[in-house]
Amino acid sequence: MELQLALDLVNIPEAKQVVAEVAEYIDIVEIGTPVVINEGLHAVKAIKEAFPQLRVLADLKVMDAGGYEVMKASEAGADIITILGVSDDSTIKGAVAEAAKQGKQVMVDMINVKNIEERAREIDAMGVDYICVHSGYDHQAEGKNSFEELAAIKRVVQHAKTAVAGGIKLETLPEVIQANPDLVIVGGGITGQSDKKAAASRMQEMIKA
Ligand SMILES: O=C(CO)[C@H](O)[C@H](O)COP(=O)(O)O
Repeated sequence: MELQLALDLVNIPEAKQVVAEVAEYIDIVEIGTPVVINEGLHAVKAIKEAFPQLRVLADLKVMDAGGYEVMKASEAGADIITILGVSDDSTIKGAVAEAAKQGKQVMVDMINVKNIEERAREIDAMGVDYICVHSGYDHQAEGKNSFEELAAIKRVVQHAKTAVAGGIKLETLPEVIQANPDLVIVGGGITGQSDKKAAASRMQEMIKA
């Protein structure tokens, strides 16, 4: 099981500062959608250059033109790029083909997918690298999480790695670990703590135990 740090509410200098604090405890650093919107793919490039030992995920949440978007993010240094599960099959297949060409990986974000088991089965067959269940900020505000969805995709996914994101904190981490995803994605559960290093270290300890 691996740990991904999601950076959403920072600019590039702040992102570098947070990653420097917790780099030894994380496997992947995510440049979150708000950061890409505010800073562009320069943020991906800056973090990859500063921390070449970490895999960098560009959370583009691509909905169209999968091949083109994967190509641009790859050029910026992203190792993994996110595509939405609700997008057309051709978008996901285009992303997978371009990622293979570039030696990169595709994560499909299942945010707002209704028929989660059926869609996860279809997407798994398209050769994606990760399938991620995700309660976004708006769902989190309604008190939702994706823990049941994680169990649902675990039942049907045979090839891709499974991931879970959305409001995971130290207190809820044991429940997540019990469901045994390949990747746990944490944003505010680390970045919102006054001692980020201690939070990341404790989470890594629990995940690797
Ligand atoms: O993609 C995102 C929001 O759309 C976030 O990166 C993801 O939800 C993880 O952050 P947090 O742990 O703070 O929910």
